[in-house]
Formats: sequence, C-alpha cells, structure tokens
Amino acid sequence: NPFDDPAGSGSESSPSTGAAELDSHNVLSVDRNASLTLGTDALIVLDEGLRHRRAAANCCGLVPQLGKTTRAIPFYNVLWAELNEFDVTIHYALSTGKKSCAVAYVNYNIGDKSLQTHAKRWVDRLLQRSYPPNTKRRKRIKVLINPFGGQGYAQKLWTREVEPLFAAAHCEVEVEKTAYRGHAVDIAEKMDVDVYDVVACASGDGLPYEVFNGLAKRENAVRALRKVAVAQIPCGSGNAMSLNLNGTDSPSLAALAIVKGIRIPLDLVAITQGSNKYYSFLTQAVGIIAESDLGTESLRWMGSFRFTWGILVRLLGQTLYPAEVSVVVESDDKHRIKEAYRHAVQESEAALAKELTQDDREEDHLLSGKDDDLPRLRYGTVQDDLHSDFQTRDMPTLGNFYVGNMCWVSPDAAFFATSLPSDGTVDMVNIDGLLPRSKSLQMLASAGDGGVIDVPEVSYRKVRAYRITPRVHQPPSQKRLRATFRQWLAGAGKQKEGLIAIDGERVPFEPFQAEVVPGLATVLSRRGAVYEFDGLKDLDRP
Ligand SMILES: Nc1ncnc2c1ncn2[C@@H]1O[C@H](COP(=O)(O)OP(=O)(O)OP(=O)(O)O)[C@@H](O)[C@H]1O
Repeated sequence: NPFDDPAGSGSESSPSTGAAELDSHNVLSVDRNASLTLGTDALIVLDEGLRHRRAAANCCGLVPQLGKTTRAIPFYNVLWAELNEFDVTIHYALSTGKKSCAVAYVNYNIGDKSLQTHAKRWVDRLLQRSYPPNTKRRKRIKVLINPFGGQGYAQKLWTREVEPLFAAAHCEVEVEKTAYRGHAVDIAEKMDVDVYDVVACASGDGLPYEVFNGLAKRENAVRALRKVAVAQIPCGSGNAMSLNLNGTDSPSLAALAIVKGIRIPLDLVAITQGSNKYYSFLTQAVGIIAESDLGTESLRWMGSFRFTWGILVRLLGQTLYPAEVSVVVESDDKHRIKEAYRHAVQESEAALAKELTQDDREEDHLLSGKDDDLPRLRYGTVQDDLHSDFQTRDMPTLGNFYVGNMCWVSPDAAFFATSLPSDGTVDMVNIDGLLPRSKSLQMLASAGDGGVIDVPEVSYRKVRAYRITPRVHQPPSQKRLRATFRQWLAGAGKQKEGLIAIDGERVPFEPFQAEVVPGLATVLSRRGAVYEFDGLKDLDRP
C-alpha cells in the first residue's frame, strides 16, 4: 500500500530514517520550527505546529492531545516539489479512502536566507528520490476518454479524480474524447508519436485494445509501439489492464501509478482470421467465457453478475464447444511453469530494487530507426499450411478454451496466475465440458485466488502459438428442447452461432491462428516486469 505511513500512527518520536541518511544534506530546516527530512522511503515532515493544528481539529480539545509532530509522505506519493525564492512547496497524493487519493500539499518558508542554495539542492534530491532513474518525470500524456465506457462516467472521473493529479505532477496533457466505435484506432494510427510518452485511456479494456491495433497499423509500427506506452485509467466495465499493471481499478490510484509508472515491454498476440489481422493484449476465448461475456446481453439488468450467471448456467448444463486445436507448446508441466514464474518474480524484484527495467531497448532502437516493420509471423497465418511445430488434437467435448496474456481477467478472477508481461508465451486453459458439475464449480471458485492451475482436471499450458477451428455443438434431438431452454436461461435466446471474444470484443465465429510476438508493445507498470499478483507465493512449495 503506497499510503502506509512509515512513521507509524500516534508516534511522538522521529521515524527511523536510516542513520546514514540523516546527514545534513537530507535535512531542510524551515520556519515555524519545522524541518523536512529525506528518509529511506519517505519524506519526513517534523513540525511542532502539526500537533496544534491536529489538536484544534480534535473535538474542540475535549479529547486528550495525542497529535503527532511528524508526518511521513512516501516518495512514491510525491508528485512534485519546487522552490520559489524562499518558498518550498511539495505536492503529493494523499489517501482519501481505501480506494482513492487526491492532491494535497505542504508549503514552508525558508526563514534563513543563507539556506537558499542548500534548499535548491534539497528539492532536486527530493525529486530524484520521488522519480528514480527508471521513472520518467513530467510525462507527456495523450488522454483518450470514452464517454460511453462503463456507466458513462469516464469524463466525470477524469475531471474529478485524475486531471488534478496529472497537473500536480507537471505532466503535459492533451485530451480527446472518442466519438465513435473504432475512433481510438484512427487516433493511434495518425498521432505524432514523437510528442507523447503515454496514451492513457479513460475507458474499459476496449480503448487500449484499439490503441495497440491503431499503432500496429502504422508504417513505422514497431517504433510507434515502442515509443508510446499504453496505459488505462479504469473507467469501464472491464478494467483488467489497470488491475494487472497497477493493481487497482480506482481511477485516482491508477493515475498515480501512471505518473510513477515504469516502462516495460508487453507481448502482443497476433491473431489472423480469414484475411484479417489484429493484435490482442489480454485474452482470447472460445465457448463458455466468450458466451458469458458477449452472449448475455439480455441479462444486462443483472449488472456484472450476468457473467457469473452465464458461466454457472452453462457449466451446470455441461455445455460443449467442440473444436480442433493445434498448439505450439512451450511447457505443459504445471510444476515447472510455477517455478519459472517464481524465478521471474525474483528477477523482476531484484531489477526493481536496482531501479533497472527491462526496457532498455528504447534509445538504441529509436536512434537506429531500423526494423520499423512488424516482424514476419514465424508460424504464418491461418490461411497457410500448418507449421510442423504444431501438435493437433480434435476436442469434441471441449468445455472451456481460454487463453490469457495477463493474470487478472476481472477484480475477482486471477485466471492466468503464471502469466508474465513479456515471456514470449501465453497461458492456455482447456477444460473438458463433461467434467462433473461439482468439479466445474470448484474450478470456478478457484479462479478467485489464482488456483485454476492447481485443479488437476484443468489442462494449463504455456504456448507460443495455436490455431483453433471451432464447431457448433448439435445436441442429440431428444435433448434439444432442454438445450434451448438452457440457452434462454443463460441469456442467449436468439443466438444462432458460437461466439469468439478477443480482448472481450466479438470477432466472427471462424477458425483463427494466434502467435505471440514477444515484447512488441510498451506499457507502464507499478511493479516492473511482473503483474500485480502474489497468490502463487505459498502454493505448492516443496
Ligand atoms: N463515442 C463512442 N460511441 C460509441 N462507441 C464508442 C465511443 N467511444 C468508444 N466506443 C467504443 O466503446 C467500446 C467499449 O469501450 P470500453 O472498453 O472503454 O468500455 P467498457 O464499458 O469496458 O466496455 P463494454 O461495453 O465492452 O462493457 C469500444 O469498442 C469503443 O470502440
């Protein structure tokens, strides 16, 4: 929690600032008998006046005075600091609830005029701690707002919760509202990528999907995808991108995470279907998940429960989604997959501690100007003969075909626990549709804590590419009436054909081929090269 107060609550004494760091360079004496100290992880404000101000707000002084004289502001929360003659002002993000923050500031005068040069250096040092070398300051952000995302509050959330944080962090911002479906594709295709560091989408996952695809359509696609980091200000009904990269679906906390975000590469999945090609960053689903997402429109009145309801009805009815599936498998050993994941987490944490990121490609690449075209797909397209690396299986009783490039698919489902932003693979889950109902329910429940991989009946693999040719299941004639009733109950009354969802968007019910293109895109992350998921830590340890 970025708002944990390292000073501890109610403490009267100075917090531990690390002896070595308590030298005079790190302390700035200001008037009102106060001082500002650069601690280990936080700025420490020591101010006798705080006690009085807090006491004044304390029930007219009727409660015993327990006010603190110190306040700790984590460097992560510091948005900006500046010195104006003899006036130092520090803007920071203050917690305003479990899931929100807002801009606050402290302002002090430097009474001792001889301290001005020291104060200048001190402010520089504070900014360096608040923006370590792997974090760009004053990001230039193109903000796209989907006025119809989620409940239609994106514009309001932007103005109230996000814009003030970006402004306080001295970000350069340009705002544009999307005016039609696919508008973000056009914007990303035509924008001047040299004047922005970030495209931040105040939306659900639909706009980031469009931005990746717009950038990929450009002549200099590779350069554009590396130059501009795509981020999400969660304002939609599905906000998986922000959950995975920033650990939150709160717009204000996500805004802080964007201000402090570290650039990392993200694998994209190139999908070819007929003569079409698109890029997926999140999930691909055929069958039950796609149907519960896209085929429950008539149940919108249920709110987000319609997804759970759609899945439950289909699971209990043992609905089948037969398909022929060909896969280039990287690993199908669950134990090894988990070990590799843990290793990647440790590596990422070590890199983060050294303030390194994996995204050291930018400068070399941008300077060289080479390889701007998208790489040729190693396994060709769905229209080509199948490459010899694929292993093919017909799956007449397939119940769930779900592939993910990110861990969280919703706030309560970490379906792909071992997925990593740029390991060159996606996580593939296949579940047989004839699984006993109790097992299916157990599997569904296990998604909450990332436990799907540990259900023995679930096939969980890391794959580099796959091709799927789905078919519509025809129930035997004596079961047709029951199947029709179930379809109605599940909210898919008039649906005639099967459904395929790529990042939650509907595509034609036709064969498609998918291939991971390693590290093609760039995103901002709070935690470095891993997603915001800790659930695997204790599972299955030897
Ligand atoms: N002005 C607009 N009018 C109509 N559609 C739009 C407009 N702007 C964006 N869109 C479309 O809205 C879709 C959904 O966007 P987004 O993901 O932001 O919202 P959501 O609420 O999470 O999505 P969903 O409607 O899938 O639940 C995108 O496909 C996008 O193209």
